[in-house]
Formats: sequence, C-alpha cells, structure tokens
Amino acid sequence: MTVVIGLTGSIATGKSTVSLMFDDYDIPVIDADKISRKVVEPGEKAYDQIVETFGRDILREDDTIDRKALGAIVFNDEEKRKALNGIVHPAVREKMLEERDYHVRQNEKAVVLDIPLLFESELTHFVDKILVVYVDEEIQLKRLMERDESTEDEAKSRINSQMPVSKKAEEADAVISNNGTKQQSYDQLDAILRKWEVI
Ligand SMILES: CC(C)(COP(=O)(O)OP(=O)(O)OC[C@H]1O[C@@H](n2cnc3c(N)ncnc32)[C@H](O)[C@@H]1O)[C@@H](O)C(=O)NCCC(=O)NCCS
Ligand SMILES: Nc1ncnc2c1ncn2[C@@H]1O[C@H](COP(=O)(O)OP(=O)(O)OP(=O)(O)O)[C@@H](O)[C@H]1O
Repeated sequence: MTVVIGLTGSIATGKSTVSLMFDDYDIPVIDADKISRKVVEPGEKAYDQIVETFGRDILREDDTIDRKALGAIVFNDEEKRKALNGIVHPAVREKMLEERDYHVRQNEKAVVLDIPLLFESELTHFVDKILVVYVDEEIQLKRLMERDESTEDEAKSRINSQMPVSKKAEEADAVISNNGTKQQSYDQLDAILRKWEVI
C-alpha cells in the first residue's frame, strides 16, 4: 500500500525546500504550484476563463499571464481570489489525482502531494498523512520578503490570504519546525519518515 503524504504549510514556510529532500529517498513529489502554472498556459481552458474574467490587462506582450499583475489583484481581494481559485483549482485537482493514482498503481512506498492550500481547499481527504512545514511568523515574513523581493505590505497580503501556519500545525500528523537550519529540518523529516515506516 502506498502512503500518500500531504505536504503543506503556509507561504514561504519551506515546503519547496523540504519537498526537494524527498529526492534522497526516491519518493516522488507532485507539486500543485507547478501544475497550477501549466494549466494556465495559453491554449488551456483555464487560460481562456481567466482572460474572460480578469480582462486582457493581466496579459504580457506574448499573451501569457502576467502573474505579478494577477497576484496584485487576487491577493488584495477575496472575491477575486475565489473567482481565480474556482477556475484554476478544479484543473489542478484533476491533474494531481491522475498523477497520484499513477504512483499508487506503481506500488511506490510513498508519494507526496505538495499542496500549499491543502487545508483551505479542503483536500485533506486526498492524503493519508499530513506533514506541515512550520516557521514562526516573523521568520515567514522575513524569508518571503527576501525571496520575492517584495515589500512588507505585499508579503503580508499574501500571508493573510492563507490560514495561519500555527493552526495548520495543530491539525497535522507531523510537523517539521523549519526555524533552524535546512539540515535540522532534514533530520526531522528523516525521523518522521522512519516513524511512518516509508523508508
Ligand atoms: C495569483 C498567481 C497568478 C500568482 O502567481 P505567482 O507566480 O506570483 O505565485 P505562485 O503561483 O508561485 O504561488 C506562490 C504561493 O502563493 C500562495 N498562493 C497562490 N495562490 C493562492 C491562493 N489562491 N490563495 C492563497 N495563497 C495562494 C501559495 O502559497 C503558493 O505557494 C498564482 O498564485 C495563481 O494562479 N494562484 C491561483 C492558483 C492557486 O491557488 N495556486 C496555489 C495552489 S494550487
Ligand atoms: N531552514 C532554512 N533556513 C534558511 N532559509 C530557508 C530555510 N528553509 C527555507 N528557506 C528559504 O526561505 C524561502 C522560502 O522557502 P520555500 O520557497 O521552500 O517556501 P515554500 O513554503 O515552498 O513557499 P511557497 O508557498 O511560496 O511555495 C526560500 O528562499 C528558502 O530558500
């Protein structure tokens, strides 16, 4: 039986950093953010729906979506964010489940679904175990501003678009505290995977 691990956290808490560590165990990772970029490429159904809903002002010269412009709209307006989610999420969900089922058929020991909005989108029933990557709020804000070169207001509007990571940690089967070094997070992951008997 394949163990389906839901990897989540909140923005910039370190999901991508931790997801790379699964490589060392040959555990496949399905990345919802990556899929969400693919399903909005020109020619895809979700692309047409986004242009219809948000207009052509959110397009770049080559007609691809200007993610910064769309982000500036949806991270400051809950209704518009819901509209975008309603377009993008069904397509992401379908693709993710297809990939999950492929790995289950291959009889892999484990497969990871890296889903930032696992709780917010009520997708917890898709996974067997929930692993939350946690950091304290000040560190989250600092890392987000540094990574995205964003202002404090921009970063805070993104953070406030999600459930607080402390709340997610309360509902998890296991929590990695990523306040320390990447090596310390790696050691925690190793211990969790041993406990879950997937390595
Ligand atoms: C608004 C968009 C265009 C901004 O793109 P951008 O390249 O700047 O950010 P990216 O997609 O890399 O997302 C970065 C992080 O933002 C957070 N985030 C993204 N979308 C959302 C959302 N709708 N609600 C809350 N947080 C979100 C996630 O933590 C994600 O990891 C893009 O995030 C998007 O299309 N979002 C809707 C789809 C979605 O929910 N994606 C995330 C999970 S599938
Ligand atoms: N333990 C750590 N020590 C120092 N920096 C870290 C650590 N973990 C992650 N970072 C840095 O913090 C930033 C956020 O991490 P990462 O991109 O992995 O977060 P994320 O949760 O995947 O974010 P998103 O929700 O946007 O996809 C990155 O610049 C990353 O290099």
